[in-house]
Amino acid sequence: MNTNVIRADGLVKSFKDGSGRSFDAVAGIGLEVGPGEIIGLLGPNGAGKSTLIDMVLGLTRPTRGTIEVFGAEPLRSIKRGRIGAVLQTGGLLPDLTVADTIRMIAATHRDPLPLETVLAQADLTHLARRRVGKCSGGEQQRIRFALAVLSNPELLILDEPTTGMDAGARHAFWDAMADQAREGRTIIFATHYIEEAQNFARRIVMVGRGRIVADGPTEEVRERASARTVTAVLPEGLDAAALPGVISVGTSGDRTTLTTADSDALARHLLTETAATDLSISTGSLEDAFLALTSSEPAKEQL
Ligand SMILES: Nc1ncnc2c1ncn2[C@@H]1O[C@H](COP(=O)(O)OP(=O)(O)OP(=O)(O)O)[C@@H](O)[C@H]1O
Repeated sequence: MNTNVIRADGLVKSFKDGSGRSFDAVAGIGLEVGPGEIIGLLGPNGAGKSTLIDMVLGLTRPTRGTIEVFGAEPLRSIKRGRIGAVLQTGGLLPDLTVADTIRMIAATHRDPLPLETVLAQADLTHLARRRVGKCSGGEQQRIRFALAVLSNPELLILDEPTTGMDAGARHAFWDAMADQAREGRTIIFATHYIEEAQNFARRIVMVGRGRIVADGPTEEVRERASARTVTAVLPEGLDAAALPGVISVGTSGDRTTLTTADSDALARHLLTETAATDLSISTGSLEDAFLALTSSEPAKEQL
């Protein structure tokens, strides 16, 4: 029996760029997501996160490859109310009240949750009678979130859900999401805020240029990638980029920072074969890992 919530295989989505040339916004993604997983989808602007999410939601069809959600075509699972989504854009009618907005969309669902439950889950009870147009950006995001949970979905997909929220609102939002997770929902969220992924996701899927560059438990991704940063003072004239296994090179003052797939081998080489000094192997942050993994094309092949 297929117990995957999502199963994507060889997924490709091509678009035409400004000059009419075809390029792959999603360039061959394979992904399996099990029930109850909380996944942070990380990647720089244009990495392909939204395109991937659109395919999971059946909003766009893959150019190649297959995608199933709950063992069926995405649209079938959507129609059954098994998927809820908070997207970056999404029309809200400014003249309706918050409660009327939720009632209106509830009428399109076969078996929606009660209004009070949804208002409470999105922390909107006190705003029920306010017009949507008078709500702040963060409050409007919570309305979108309320609409996403109306059908009591097993899978929640959120594309940069906290955009436009201040720190306090973001905190409250993630508290609400933690409640959702405790109910056993599978949650996938795309974010630019690495801290959010680190705090809330149990698994990180990092996307760079349409491909998955890292995928694993949050701590593992952080450790695996951050252990690869070697910093040293290099002798003049040494071509850092040509050192064995180097993925990317950065400099700060007289120190050179090297990212590599094998920090031990690189450190050994620097100490035995070159006149490098002051060498350190850092235990960096998820942000370091993110930058190292998404900034360099060869990184994909080395993972
Ligand atoms: N309908 C489209 N037609 C042409 N190009 C597109 C289309 N949709 C997306 N793209 C391009 O595909 C690439 C991936 O875009 P996508 O929105 O999936 O990235 P993203 O990782 O979600 O970025 P962001 O973090 O900025 O939202 C970008 O270069 C984007 O310009």
